[in-house]
Amino acid sequence: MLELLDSCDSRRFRATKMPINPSFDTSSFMAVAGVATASPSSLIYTRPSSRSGGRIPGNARRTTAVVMAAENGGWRTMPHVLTVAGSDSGAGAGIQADIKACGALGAYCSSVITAVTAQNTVGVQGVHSVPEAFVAKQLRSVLSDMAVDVVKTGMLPSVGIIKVLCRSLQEFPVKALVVDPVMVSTSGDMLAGPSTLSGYRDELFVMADIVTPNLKEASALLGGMSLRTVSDMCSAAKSIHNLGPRNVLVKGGHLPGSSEATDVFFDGENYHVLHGSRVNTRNTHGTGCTLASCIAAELAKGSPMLQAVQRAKTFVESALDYSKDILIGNGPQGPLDHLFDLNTHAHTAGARSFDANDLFLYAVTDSGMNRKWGRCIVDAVKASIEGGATIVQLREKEAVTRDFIEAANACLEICRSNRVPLLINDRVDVALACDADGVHVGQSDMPARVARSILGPQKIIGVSCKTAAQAEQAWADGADYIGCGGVFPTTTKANNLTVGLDGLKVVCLASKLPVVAIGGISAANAGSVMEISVPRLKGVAVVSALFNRECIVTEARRLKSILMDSSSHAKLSV
Ligand SMILES: Nc1ncnc2c1ncn2[C@@H]1O[C@H](COP(=O)(O)OP(=O)(O)OP(=O)(O)O)[C@@H](O)[C@H]1O
Ligand SMILES: Cc1ncc(CO)c(N)n1
Ligand SMILES: [Mg+2]
Repeated sequence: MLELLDSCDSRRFRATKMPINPSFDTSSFMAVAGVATASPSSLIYTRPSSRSGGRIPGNARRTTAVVMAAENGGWRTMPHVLTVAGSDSGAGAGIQADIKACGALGAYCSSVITAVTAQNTVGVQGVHSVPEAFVAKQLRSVLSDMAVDVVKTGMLPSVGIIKVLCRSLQEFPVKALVVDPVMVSTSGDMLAGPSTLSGYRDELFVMADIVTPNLKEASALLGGMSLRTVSDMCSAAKSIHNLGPRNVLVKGGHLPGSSEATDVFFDGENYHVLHGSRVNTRNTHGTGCTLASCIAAELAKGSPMLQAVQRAKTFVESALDYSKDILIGNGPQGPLDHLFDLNTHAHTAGARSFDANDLFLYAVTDSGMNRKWGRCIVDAVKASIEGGATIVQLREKEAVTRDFIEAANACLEICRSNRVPLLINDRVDVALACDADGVHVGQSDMPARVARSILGPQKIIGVSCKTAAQAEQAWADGADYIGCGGVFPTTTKANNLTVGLDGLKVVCLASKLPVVAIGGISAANAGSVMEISVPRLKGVAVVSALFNRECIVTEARRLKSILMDSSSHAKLSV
């Protein structure tokens, strides 16, 4: 196997590039590896070379695993990014950021370390380069054994290391190369010697599918050209494109006086100005590494380049937004939490079924009202769904436990057949007993964190909140949404403080979770609620406006059409 790979030496990297995301072909892999594919039981390995000391070399061992998996009825590859970068001891940037970012986007990330930095939120206190020969050794270990889809580079401290990488890529071609030409940390410390400029310009860029300089790096690559406007960024992207990479992304995170975070993408023909909202935070350390790693992960998953860049930018913006108030370290530049989604929403592993749009018309039952109109709870729930309710909560304050479970089981049947989630108010035990879709808890009920640990990651948890602090706590506790109110005075709930539309808006703007408005909402005022037009507000919850009316179906339809009118009006006027 080693001899076979050695014979690839003369192949030009570009010429051997494969289209993005071809499915990994076992038969051709096994044929290349010298394995008979017709019958797994008649395996013939390429004779181990003398250099492997008579042991089965890594690729042959991998082939054994492939064949064993094939015999067991199938195997699974993962999108694989190899990051070739420096270690950041503070873990906000460098190798650590790359591994977390790729993991967050569902890609496997192997790592070749080029340098070890002593670094924190204050700055870089020291840099220790890894010897070139040992970088080469790490590259060979990974690339000769694993099917790497995309290589992403970060800190390459010397021109010697750049040359080593180029040679490895010629020997072991990959589907795409993402080059983040890291030169200076945001704290102003040098991470690469000036001679690396020529290494990038003359050797690595021609192999790159995309290079992602920030403003300072773009300027240094172009001999100190001043970059102050988006139009300067476009010129810089074109000049860097002339150095050989297929695509260029000039990052504008540091564009002076900008209220946006604008990047410029150039594919050799068209410019795309990528607008993003600037998040007001100190925690921007490692945004560049994260962006490039996300691009690499998306490419490894099979996205086309522009889509990979856009998804990466969205990820960075969301991570910055979720991490804006995290306090790690005492310096001016903190790290972001790449795993924000995992920490609260575990959506990469075992996706939860919650869709925030389900909060649009949220029906909350009331046994007193059903009694008054002579209806059983099942009929009331059925009618609300027929009229268009998108989620149902059973709020049975007086029911004995056994009756509550029985009613919940019956309602669940209707909800499931209509794909409408059913939540239980307060009673985690009842939710568990009937396997409801989740619970809604108030501030004096079981804490959401405890409910989450009992119900597990898949169930929906909502929390009633009146303040920004309570909304923050609900998010930290792993809730899925918050209910905010009472928006208007209500008789359904005694001693309930009214927060008004202003209070609702404050909570919505502070909340990281989707919000449903509740309290005194009816056909007469639902429009005014949706028209406050804040992105987190996803719908209204109603009790009397549905269940204290003669015809639930008619009322639900009326509410739904009001909500649709007012939310499309609100969207248009944003
Ligand atoms: N405050 C912010 N809000 C939103 N997006 C931002 C912010 N700061 C940077 N970005 C975005 O993050 C990405 C990385 O850009 P930036 O210019 O910060 O890279 P960098 O200087 O290489 O980062 P690093 O500090 O990791 O070296 C870009 O898409 C940029 O627009
Ligand atoms: C190790 C390392 N790589 C990259 C950067 C750029 O943010 C950094 N600060 N540290
Ligand atoms: Mg950078």
